[in-house]
Amino acid sequence: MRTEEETNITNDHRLSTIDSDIIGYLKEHENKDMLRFLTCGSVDDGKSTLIGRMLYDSKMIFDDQLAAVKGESKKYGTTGEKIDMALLVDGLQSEREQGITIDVAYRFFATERRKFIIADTPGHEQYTRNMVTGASTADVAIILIDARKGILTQTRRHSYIVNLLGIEHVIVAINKMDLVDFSQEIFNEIKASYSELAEELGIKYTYYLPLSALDGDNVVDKSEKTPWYEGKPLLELLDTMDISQKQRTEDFRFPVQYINRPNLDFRGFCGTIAAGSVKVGDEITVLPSGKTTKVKNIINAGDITEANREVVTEEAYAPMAVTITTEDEVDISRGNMIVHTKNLPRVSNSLKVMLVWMDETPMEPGTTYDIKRATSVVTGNFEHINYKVDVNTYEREQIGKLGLNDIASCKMVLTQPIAADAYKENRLTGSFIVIDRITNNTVGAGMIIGVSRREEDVKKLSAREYTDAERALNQYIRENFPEWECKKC
Ligand SMILES: Nc1nc2c(ncn2[C@@H]2O[C@H](COP(=O)(O)OP(=O)(O)OP(=O)(O)O)[C@@H](O)[C@H]2O)c(=O)[nH]1
Repeated sequence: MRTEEETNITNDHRLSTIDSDIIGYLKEHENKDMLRFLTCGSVDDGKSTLIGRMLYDSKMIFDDQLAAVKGESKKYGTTGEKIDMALLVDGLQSEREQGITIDVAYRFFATERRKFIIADTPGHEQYTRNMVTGASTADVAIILIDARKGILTQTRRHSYIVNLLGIEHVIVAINKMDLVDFSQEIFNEIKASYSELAEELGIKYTYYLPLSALDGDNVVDKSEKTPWYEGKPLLELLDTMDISQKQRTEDFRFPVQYINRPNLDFRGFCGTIAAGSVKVGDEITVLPSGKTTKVKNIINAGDITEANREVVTEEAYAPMAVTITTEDEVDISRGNMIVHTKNLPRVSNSLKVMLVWMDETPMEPGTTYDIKRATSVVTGNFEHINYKVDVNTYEREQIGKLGLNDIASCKMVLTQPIAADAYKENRLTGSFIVIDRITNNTVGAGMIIGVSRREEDVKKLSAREYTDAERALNQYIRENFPEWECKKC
């Protein structure tokens, strides 16, 4: 049973539009742009408190959640009489008992202008893989620093991962300013040391903020306690920062997800445009085969039925989901990449990659794995570990195998060539996951840095001669198991 006092508080936090007009509420949010951010910091820097504060102040807390947290603040909370904002965020029971964050918790909130998805990632070194997971889709990272402690080893580690994962905007949130009397001097010292770190790593844009997540200083409103701070409060900064990345329309990338063949007259290639744009009539090349044709039709997303197969568009761009038909009958299968003929990516089976190992069983060079990149799955192995990076000191080490949470530069060799965009050019087509072929678990994640072998070697690989027995087997599979989409050899 809730007390009257609790009900009064919670009613303030009801989203009145959700109650009265759910369709209106959804419409209102539909057209807002989306910003994904990640919070990282060392143990107890205040990540969960900060996120809880943002959710609370943007009224994204439902009344039952708030009532529960109010009760639990007394039981588990660390904030005395105040509501423990961290309990709004730390959803897992075991986490409450241990008092640490053990998984990536995704949260949603919105302002008038934007929708936000927050990835709350754990700070400990043994959870590097969780942080990598949270960072892989984020546009912005908030790195929390406890004002009393300054930059720690963990700050260096988090900054390295954030930068490795291609996050260009880093907000350095110097938290617990209330515990250092909102000292401008301390703020400036931390800012100066972080600037050196940012320069060392090559982080593109940094923003510095003095905060008290617990009391809400500079979270939503500018704090009177930091008159020397000239920047925006956190929420306003997130609301207004420009995260758009210039996309070159000619870098069209269309990983084919599904071949739609409802009858003999129709053959469409479905997928989500990963980058750039495409027009009807454009000359396209299918990779890795290198076959060329032209775009005949672009059909809008949705189920392709007899009735809507005519709903065509002249041009489509990332991240639209479309079906493309071609002028000629070329062999295109799931996992292929359609690109503009005038702007081809490198195609290779031998790639230089950065690999994050996520499994208890170490990665030993030469072991065969399934490599899933966009819509394609190709077998391959890591032939050689070039070096492991110590994420705390940024030093390089020579090692024979990769353990859990290790990050290393490796040479990856695949059994088939793929169109290889560098991760820094395209996060979607430049990244991959590594799957154990027996357990089917995701055991690693990686980023393509570049092609490590010359193109001639690739041609040799694709022009491999097959024996009669191999050809017969290939034909048998194509005739009897069409659902396997086996290619003709
Ligand atoms: N004085 C003060 N205390 C704070 C502030 N922010 C957080 N705290 C307190 O610091 C402690 C840790 O906060 P959390 O939000 O749980 O920290 P976290 O970074 O999520 O920690 P983990 O979940 O262990 O990774 C709690 O007792 C908070 O109440 C702040 O701005 N000022």
